[in-house]
Amino acid sequence: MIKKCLTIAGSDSSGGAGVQADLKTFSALGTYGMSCISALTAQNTQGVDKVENVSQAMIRGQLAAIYSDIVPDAVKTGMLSCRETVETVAGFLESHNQAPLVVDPVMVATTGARLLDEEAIISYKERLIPLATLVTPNIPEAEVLSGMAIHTEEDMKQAAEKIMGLGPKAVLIKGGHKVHDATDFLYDGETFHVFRGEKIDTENTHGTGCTLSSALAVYLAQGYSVVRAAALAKKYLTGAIRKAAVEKVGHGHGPVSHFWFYGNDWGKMK
Ligand SMILES: Nc1ncnc2c1ncn2[C@@H]1O[C@H](COP(=O)(O)OP(=O)(O)O)[C@@H](O)[C@H]1O
Ligand SMILES: Cc1ncc(COP(=O)(O)OP(=O)(O)O)c(N)n1
Repeated sequence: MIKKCLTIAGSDSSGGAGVQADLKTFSALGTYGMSCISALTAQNTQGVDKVENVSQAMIRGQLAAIYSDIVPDAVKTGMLSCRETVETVAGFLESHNQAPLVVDPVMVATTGARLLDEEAIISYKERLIPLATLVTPNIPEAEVLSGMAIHTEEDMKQAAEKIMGLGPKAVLIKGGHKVHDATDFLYDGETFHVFRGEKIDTENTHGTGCTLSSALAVYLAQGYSVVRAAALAKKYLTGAIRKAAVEKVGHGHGPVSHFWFYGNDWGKMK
């Protein structure tokens, strides 16, 4: 039976990040995608112009409508925008969700715009991250969550240990903000798993974090372990960045391209 994945995230009007990137990833990887939209953004590849939060009643309404009919096999959260929304989503998932949960603690867009209020961080730490199967901060987000500066791979590991203290089952610190490579570190409380990645020379990286966390949700829905899901999701994302490097959309940070995967031999990805 087809696997069903849910994204709880913000809308990106230009289609490169947020709910739009998540649904493209779910489809490209052969799952049925559903969405609960937490905020609207007016943005493009050059920046974010406006953000409008969706009401808490509407967020609860979307989640209730989904769960009363279609039970997700995996869930991911992306931009949640404000403290109330983090609390609403955590409260709903606590009582309704039994599927693997990927928490991408989106705080700031590549273009520099804030996508999360400062006061929401405490709710992430106390309410949402403890529910996560996997939390996927980039380096600046890992610095906020761990309370330490990250300069080296050793720092990434130490920060992962501190974030594990918040209660998730595993932490993946993404290395896309490093200058020389794009190596990610996964810590499951026992072992550090290193996913080495070459840094592809392109400015077209809009939606990398969203795409990675959605691909992780897909592979967890399909029953892979967190470690295997991380390896497969990175492979999918790397293909999407490579394709974006030669297929620019927009005038700024172009979106990653999901088309690279269509027509690929599914079996070869595993
Ligand atoms: N230029 C790049 N080349 C290859 N991989 C990249 C590049 N930029 C980001 N990545 C990868 O994309 C994923 C998202 O990383 P990152 O950019 O750190 O997160 P975010 O999009 O949340 O800021 C990670 O797996 C990272 O290693
Ligand atoms: C609506 C919305 N959600 C998330 C982001 C950030 O996307 P992400 O993939 O984490 O990173 P960049 O695209 O900023 O590299 C967004 N811009 N909009």
